[in-house]
Amino acid sequence: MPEPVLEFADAGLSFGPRALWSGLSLRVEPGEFIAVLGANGSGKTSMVRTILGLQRLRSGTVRVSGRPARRGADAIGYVPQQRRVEPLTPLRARDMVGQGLDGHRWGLGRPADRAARVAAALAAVGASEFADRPIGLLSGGEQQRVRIAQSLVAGPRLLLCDEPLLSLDLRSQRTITALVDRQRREKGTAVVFVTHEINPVLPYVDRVLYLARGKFRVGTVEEVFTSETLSDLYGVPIEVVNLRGRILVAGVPEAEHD
Ligand SMILES: Nc1ncnc2c1ncn2[C@@H]1O[C@H](COP(=O)(O)OP(=O)(O)OP(=O)(O)O)[C@@H](O)[C@H]1O
Repeated sequence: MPEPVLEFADAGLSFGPRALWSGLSLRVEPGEFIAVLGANGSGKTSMVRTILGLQRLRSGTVRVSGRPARRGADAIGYVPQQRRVEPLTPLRARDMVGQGLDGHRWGLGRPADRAARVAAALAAVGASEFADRPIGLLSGGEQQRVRIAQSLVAGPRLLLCDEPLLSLDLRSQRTITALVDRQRREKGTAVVFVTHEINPVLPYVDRVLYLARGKFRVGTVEEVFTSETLSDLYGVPIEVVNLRGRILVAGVPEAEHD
């Protein structure tokens, strides 16, 4: 078996007396696409922060490419959860992608190499056309393509995306998910993709990690998205219906404290 790109072993996270989740063991292989779902407050972003070395686990371990998670790891590309960039932000799309090389061994390379890598990353996400426009003047979907280019420019083994589809229209959602899928197929990058909605990623997902009420389930979409499994996780009756290839879920509490 190849070395896992990401590995949680009996991991737990709490804030004060409140346990977000515990007993999490998960191996993510090269090229695997994992979707992370759960209600607001279930600990999805906090999990991403443990992988980035920004948040300590309460118990167990998390390793990236065989090493304990730490800040600034070269192996990780990260698309943070964020809103649109302010219209007056003077940064060009190209500069924003270049920031993805700062702090990496490529960041100190020859300027010509650096420019070539940035141009290649912009081309890979179809953003060359607006590379020299100020980032704040781009549409939400265009900005998100640029963020993906920034996260991929240093050639990570693991791509962490925290709600990258928020406030994007259906067409842009499809573009972004297809780009991420291509990256893992062509480059073997493992993908951990936090999302509120399973449907936009359904064609690509290998496994789902579903967090709720301090518990979790890991499995294929077919294993996790059943009325029985989700009702058990949430402790209330939940109805899951598969309607012409779309998954509809009724009865999920909006947030952990509901
Ligand atoms: N540093 C911290 N100290 C104390 N509590 C925290 C800290 N970070 C997060 N929390 C709490 O942990 C819980 C989980 O937060 P987190 O942002 O991980 O949830 P989430 O699943 O990503 O939610 P959302 O879907 O709303 O983004 C929340 O109740 C949050 O207030």
